[in-house]
Amino acid sequence: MSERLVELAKRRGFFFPASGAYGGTAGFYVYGPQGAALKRNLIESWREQFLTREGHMEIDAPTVMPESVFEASGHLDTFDDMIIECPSCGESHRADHLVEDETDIDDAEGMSLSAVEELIAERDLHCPNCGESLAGIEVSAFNLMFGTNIGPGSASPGYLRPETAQGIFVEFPQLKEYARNQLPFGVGQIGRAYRNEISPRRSIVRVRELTQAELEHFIDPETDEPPLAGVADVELPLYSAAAQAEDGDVEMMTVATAVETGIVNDWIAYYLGVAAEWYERVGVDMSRFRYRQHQPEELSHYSSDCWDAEVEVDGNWIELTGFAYRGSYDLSKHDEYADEEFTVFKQYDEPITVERPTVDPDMSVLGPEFGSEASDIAEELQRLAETDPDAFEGETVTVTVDGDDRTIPIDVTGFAVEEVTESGEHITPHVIEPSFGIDRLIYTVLAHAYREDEIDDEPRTSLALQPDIAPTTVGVFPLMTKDGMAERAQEIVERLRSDGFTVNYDDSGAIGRRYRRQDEIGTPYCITVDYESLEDDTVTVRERDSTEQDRVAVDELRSHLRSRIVTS
Ligand SMILES: Nc1ncnc2c1ncn2[C@@H]1O[C@H](COP(=O)(O)OP(=O)(O)OP(=O)(O)O)[C@@H](O)[C@H]1O
Repeated sequence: MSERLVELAKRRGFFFPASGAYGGTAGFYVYGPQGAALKRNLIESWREQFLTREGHMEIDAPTVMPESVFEASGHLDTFDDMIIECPSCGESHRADHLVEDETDIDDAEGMSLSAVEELIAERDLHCPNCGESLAGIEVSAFNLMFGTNIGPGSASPGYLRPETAQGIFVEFPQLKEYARNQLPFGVGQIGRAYRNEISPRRSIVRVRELTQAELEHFIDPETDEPPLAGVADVELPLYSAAAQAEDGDVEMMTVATAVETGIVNDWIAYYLGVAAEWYERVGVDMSRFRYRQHQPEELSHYSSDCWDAEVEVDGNWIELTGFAYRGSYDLSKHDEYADEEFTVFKQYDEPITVERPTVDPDMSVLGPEFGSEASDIAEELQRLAETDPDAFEGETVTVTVDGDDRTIPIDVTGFAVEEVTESGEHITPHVIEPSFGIDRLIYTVLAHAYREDEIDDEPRTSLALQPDIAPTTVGVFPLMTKDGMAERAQEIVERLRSDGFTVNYDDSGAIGRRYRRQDEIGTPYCITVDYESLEDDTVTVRERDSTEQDRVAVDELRSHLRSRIVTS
């Protein structure tokens, strides 16, 4: 089906490879008029569901960021895929995908480079392009970020962001001000991200320039709880890590049960519930949908729970969204690398009195053996006294100055205990991240809506898209262009457009052909103006999937269509 879908997508203006006039560049696609409208509708629906209804903020940050950001985030060191290059034809392949495609191993991504290299040799896997054996060929790490220089020269390296999330984390010190320093709060961002994929494939499923919609929900893990009541009864198709390990099946479970049994983190479960309802509403076939938990070896070291929304298309499971509990990892890293504070001040209900070690700022107490370092050591000791008072409980205390550990006997530090009143503490929020890929969602919605059937003994192809997601909502046709029918149809077009409908006017070819054209772009309703319309001001309204026709007064078209199109 996917070839026919890709052919239809190109012919009808959903999507097609970019820069075709210059031979094309793999991994870059253009959304044509229908695709751009479909994408806009899906994004709008996401924004409404995950930001507006949840009361979260939205930002729009740059797509180019300096190297320091990606040093802190870890992308520079670890945002790698495994690459193997064919010595004969020179084609590069993603080594883990090669193993997954050619063996019964489902997840090679979590394996080490050497393990994948060994497997390729052991199973004598061949180049999918030219057939040459890849046994003994090195598998190495390839960083997926697109690099650039900011300004002339090479003094300021930068990167195209590989995900929208960093734009949110980096701006946390400012964003927390907008949230008045109160947890929990969420910030979303919808926009382009760039990944120099080794082998882009399956049209818009794996591209090098993609669109993501990401939400970072910042919480206090000790006190904040998700609003589970609203989604408690939502059924989740869960494919747990345990079920995967035992060759088990997907298990249907409500959000409430999933939380009770502890199979899913409660915050993740909340978003799995919200997303399951939303996916169904935008047209994902939920009988071909599951939530797959990451296996322990797949989890990033900082992530305690992670589930992917996956859909089946043409017998393959595709990852649509990642839902991750990221702990305090991202903010802690930026706190460590950047100059600002990535913490939130948490006010206690009542101020508390605590004993705090303090360090005499008079350097002389450190003694002459500490020489010119004395003031740096005293400063570090004071900082430690504020952040980790327990460090002063032994006979010595260790601080790091200029990269060297200095062990100082407590009795020379001028150490004293003071009683202080504290009204709160600085905490690093934890993060729950639902990360949606919009391109894969577009592909899925189209693939799950794709139908081939017969109407009046003629084959027809249609897209059973949800009415409020379809790029065009109404097609308007005059039966013939004569006797005032075209003019009447044009009047109806104008009226519907001013009512906010996306309308396509078509007066060329037989009516049956015009219906087929609209069916192929998923237009849910078509209106025909005929001779009767000129007499009694009624038109036929034909529904796409059933092809049933109603006779409706022109004055009632707006309410007739609205009641059928607005599903949420
Ligand atoms: N190259 C790509 N093309 C299209 N969409 C993508 C691509 N990479 C990621 N996405 C989308 O962004 C979402 C979040 O990104 P994430 O980093 O979790 O993906 P990922 O686990 O790296 O994906 P994969 O394992 O398929 O490469 C994915 O669920 C997917 O929908």
